[in-house]
Amino acid sequence: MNSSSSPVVGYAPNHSHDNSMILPARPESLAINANDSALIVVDMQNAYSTKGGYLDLAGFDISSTGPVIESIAKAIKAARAAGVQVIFFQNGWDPEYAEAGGPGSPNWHKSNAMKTMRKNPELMGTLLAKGTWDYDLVDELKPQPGDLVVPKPRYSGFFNTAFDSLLRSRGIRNLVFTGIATNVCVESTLRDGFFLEYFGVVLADATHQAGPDYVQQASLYNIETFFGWVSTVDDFCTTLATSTQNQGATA
Ligand SMILES: NC(=O)N/C=C\C(=O)O
Repeated sequence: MNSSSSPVVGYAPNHSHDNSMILPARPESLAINANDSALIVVDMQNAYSTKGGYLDLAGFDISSTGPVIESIAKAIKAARAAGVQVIFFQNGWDPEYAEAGGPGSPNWHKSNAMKTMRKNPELMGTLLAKGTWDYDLVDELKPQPGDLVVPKPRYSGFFNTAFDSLLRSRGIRNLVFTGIATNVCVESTLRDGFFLEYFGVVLADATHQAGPDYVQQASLYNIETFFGWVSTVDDFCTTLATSTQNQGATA
């Protein structure tokens, strides 16, 4: 990402200058610190990226999620090495789907997982239900000690979860997003974060949309233009690695 002429913004770009790193991003680069940032891994469950999972069964194209998983693994490795908090979201409900809401909930009507199961009753209890393969995080992206896992019952990770408290108690102000789907849970969570004064940046090549390619572009446009910033996995990894080296050199 070319950021040479781009200005720098951030939670406090001048406040903690000594340790701050500059993450190249559009439309501006972001000043971040390892200890006020978190890498957010949104819903990297079999449901969203594996053949035979919910999105696949509901008719969404998940054939190009493999490279996204690899990119997320790279970002996670760089974050852990730099001491950036890694937070996994896991989307879904209890096996009886009480948490999905009944007919009185818009979620019950709009959730394509619920719709798919209503259409195919033999699938009932298998999609996005806690304890199932579909709900599990993919094998390639498993949490390690020190990472946080936040279950969530709706598209936004801020809704009915401990996410905001976990962030605020750790002084985290910058949210670096990866995961699936860019246009649904990633964007919903980034938008809610915006309203709560979090700086949200998406690593575009570590995300994938639910729907046609143009919704990925639309979502990234929305984020870059209205709600946050857009960067890449390479820029994130290089920024963290350079900062870690510099700190080693001055220690
Ligand atoms: N993780 C997501 O973005 N989910 C999108 C759709 C759904 O959960 O039905």
